[in-house]
Order: sequence, then C-alpha cells, then structure tokens
Amino acid sequence: CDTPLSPRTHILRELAHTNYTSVEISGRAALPADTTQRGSSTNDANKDAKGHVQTGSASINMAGGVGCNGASRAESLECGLSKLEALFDHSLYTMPFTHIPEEDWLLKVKPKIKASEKSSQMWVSASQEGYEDMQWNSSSDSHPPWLRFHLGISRWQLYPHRDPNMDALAQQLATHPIVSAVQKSGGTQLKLVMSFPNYGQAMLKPMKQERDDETNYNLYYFSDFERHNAEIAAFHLDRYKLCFPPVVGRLVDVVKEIKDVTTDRKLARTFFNSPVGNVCFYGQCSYYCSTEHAVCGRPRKLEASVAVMLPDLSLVTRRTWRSPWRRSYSRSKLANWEAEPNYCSTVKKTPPYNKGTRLLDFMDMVIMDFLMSNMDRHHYETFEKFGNNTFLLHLDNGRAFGRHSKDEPSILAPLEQCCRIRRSTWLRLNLLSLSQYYLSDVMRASLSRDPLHSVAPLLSEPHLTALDRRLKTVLETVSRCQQQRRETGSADDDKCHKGGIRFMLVL
Ligand SMILES: Nc1ncnc2c1ncn2[C@@H]1O[C@H](COP(=O)(O)OP(=O)(O)OP(=O)(O)O)[C@@H](O)[C@H]1O
Ligand SMILES: [Mn+2]
Repeated sequence: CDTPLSPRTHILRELAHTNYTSVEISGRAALPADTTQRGSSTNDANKDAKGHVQTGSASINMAGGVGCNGASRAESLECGLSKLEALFDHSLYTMPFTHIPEEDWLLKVKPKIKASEKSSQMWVSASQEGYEDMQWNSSSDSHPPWLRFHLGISRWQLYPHRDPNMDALAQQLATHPIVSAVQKSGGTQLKLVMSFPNYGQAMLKPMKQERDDETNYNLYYFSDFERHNAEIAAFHLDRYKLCFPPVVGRLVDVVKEIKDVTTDRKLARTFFNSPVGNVCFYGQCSYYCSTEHAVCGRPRKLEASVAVMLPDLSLVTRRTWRSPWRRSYSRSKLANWEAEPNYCSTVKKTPPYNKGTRLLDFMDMVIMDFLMSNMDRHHYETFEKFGNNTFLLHLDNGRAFGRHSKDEPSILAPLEQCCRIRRSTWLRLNLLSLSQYYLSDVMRASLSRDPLHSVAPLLSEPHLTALDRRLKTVLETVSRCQQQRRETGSADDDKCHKGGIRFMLVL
C-alpha cells in the first residue's frame, strides 16, 4: 500500500543504519496533516501544526521510551495506549503521501446535473420502513460515514492513516439499528449481511469459539472454525497497511436484530431455543451449518464481528487472485511450492509478480498471516479498475488466531524462498520489536478500543505473546536471508523492484 516515497525517504535510510538493539528511536516528528483526503491540493505533510515546514529528519535518541513494566492491568493498558500513539506518530507511520490524482480514486461523485436530467439520474428510494430519507449532495459533510469510506478508497489504500472518518464509521457499525439481515452467499461458513437505516451495509461473522479455546490439533486448517475476534484483531494488526475494511465487534440481539428483521426465509427457519433457553440459529452453508454447530445468544446476545461492506460489485468490480503459495486443501497432496525448491524463481518471472510491487505486497500479506497464524489465504483480491498496480485486499481472516501455543513456519515459506521484503515493512517490524513499541502492547491497546473489549479482551494474553514471538521469527528469517546474500554475493537474478529492496541494500 505504499505510495512512492517522498523526499523524507532518508529517514528510512537513517533508521536502517540504526542498531536496534542498543538505540531507542523516538522519531516523534510533528504529525503531518492528512494529505490523502480528496480536494487537498497542497502538500501539507511536511508542515507542523503552525504550518512550518519540517526538515523531516527523524530524531533518534538514547532516551528511554514508554516503559510499562511492573504496571497494574489498567496502568498497563494506559501505557499501551501511549505506545500506540507514539507508534502512529513515528515518522515511519506518517510518511507523507503525494497528491492522489483523480484517476486513482476508486469512485467519483457525478458532477452537478442539469435539472432536465434530474428525474432520470437521481436515485429516489422507495420509502421503506426503517430506512432514513437521504439528503445527500456532492458535499462530503452530507454523506454518511460508510459512503465517505467508499469515496475515500484509492489505488493505494482503503482508508487514510488516522482517518478522521474512522471513529464515526466504527461507532455506526457498532451501534446503528439493524433493519435487515440476510445470509451472505459465497464462501463456506455462515455469515450475514446487515443493513442500516442510512443504507450502509456490513458483513457479520458470529462468535463460534471462546477466546481461550485453541483449535483442535486434529483439525486441518480447511475445516477450522472462523472466529469473529480474529476478524477484529486482523483489522487492528493491519492498521498500518490499510488493506482490510474496518471491522468492529458488536453484541447483537439475535431475536430483535436478526430473526425479527430478516427477509431470508431459509435463515429464519433455522432458529430454535436451546435446552437452557438460549436463542440459536445455524443458517445454510457448506460447513458447520447444522444444529450441532448452531450459534447461540446468551440468552439472546451474541458476539459478532461487523465489517463494513466494500462498494457493491455491480458498481466496482474486483479481481480475485489465486495465491501462488496456496495450500493444497487436501489431507494428502503437497502443493507445488512445498515440492519445488526453486519455486520462487518461477513466480518472480510470472506476471504480475515480475513487475511493480506485487511480490512485495504479497510478502506483506504473508508476514501478517504468519503473525496471526492464518493458513487459509487461498486467494486475495484487487480492484479491477487499478489493474496490477495497486494494493491487495486481504478479506477473510476468520481462521487466524486459532492456536497461540504453536507457530506455523510454512506460512513464511514465500519470504524464506524469495528473500524479498519491502523496506518500510522491515523497518516497521523492527520498530515493533522495540520495547517502547512492542507489538503485543500496541495490539492490546488498540483492541481495547473495540466495543467488545468490555465483555472480554479480544485476544487473550497467550495470543498477544505469540505475536511478539512470531515477529522475532520474521526478523530472524530476514536476517538469515541477509546472511545468505553476504555469503553468496549479489550476483543473482534479482533486480531491485520499485518500492522494494534487496536485503543487501538494506544493510
Ligand atoms: N467487507 C466485505 N465487503 C464486501 N465483500 C466482502 C467483504 N468481506 C468479504 N467479502 C466477500 O465475501 C466473500 C466471502 O467472504 P469470506 O471469505 O470472509 O467468507 P468465508 O465463508 O470465510 O469464505 P471461504 O470459505 O471461501 O474462506 C469473499 O470472498 C469476499 O469477496
Ligand atoms: Mn474463510
């Protein structure tokens, strides 16, 4: 999702030369104004709050950062929140974006239309019970948060870093009345599309497992449950890559907000009361949609993840890409990448991985998947409009965070086989391994802002600990690559990709 680097690229270089084991980085450059918003024609990113132009050098100092050791639970959360703020203020996260040209926005608001054309061009909704009257015009102030989100999608990202719309969007996803709920077709497990009075829509995945449950070791990855908290946690983990649609947790009343408002008769037929009086349903799908696997309220309240829907496919087409490192989805067969030692060199020569930043974007996704132990990344998607030169959408993270006591090294195979990583990713991962920005601390803090945190923390402590452990493994894998490069020299088939870097250069 990185746009071309700004003149502040030297910050990265400076950090790349920093010895992370002995030097702490504060890098608190003044927070740049968000330049990715539509209509901002001047680049304010290098100005501080008073409008002074920043020279843009990251300050690297020896002073200690925020330390949370020995704090009580509440203090430790408070401390984590300041770490999160410090992280997002860091110059590695506030890279200014260049102005986004008109053709790089996913959607356009139609220019004013003549009165004579109005009757045919204006969308007038039939008045439906539960829905609000729309009063939208071309001004973004009149738009509901979901529409602002759609209009803010660009070639490079789904939403800007520190999106001013994010709080309102999350708030509506978590609290707005649900006026309709139907099953979402496609995919293998039960999920619903919910509609809100302002015509926004969201995808709901219900809670299937307790936070502390570990996936049964005898279950293959392809028959594992989907987890609502994994969808929420994946969104928080990704917030710097900005490739997942916003997801929040919600306590849903299964009677008032699903059974009573659904027009989906197949879904309605599957509701029943459990022996202890909880209201349950199971819907229709190809896995786990049976009475034995029903999802149940307590007695009517059900935890769920709620993800904002992307623009409808009839408006914006998406392309689905099969992952080159897709698993075999078989109990006995090996996938090509498991059998062929030189698999990556073939992929590197194959479009779209042979050009641009696709391979590096793919590696970012692989690293995320390893951190959250998601083995189910069979496909990813892109917006068709942007061709091959765009970010990857990582939808569907429901099978992540299944086991905290086990890591899955094979998820890192692409990184290990290709030895490629985006420089900014590598630097950010290094930052997250420093005590003042520990990944587990910032994730704990970030997730504490979700509405479901008040019920129980969305990731249990062992899952948070696993994140730090896995991050270390990623960094070690990169170090091994660097070591190999040092030993074999730089004479190889690799060309430095735009936006990426070979390990030799990182050193
Ligand atoms: N936020 C979203 N907005 C729009 N479409 C979405 C969103 N999330 C997922 N989808 C679409 O719905 C499809 C099914 O969703 P998802 O993959 O999460 O379900 P699933 O049951 O886990 O599927 P599978 O069994 O294939 O893993 C996706 O392939 C994607 O195209
Ligand atoms: Mn899935």
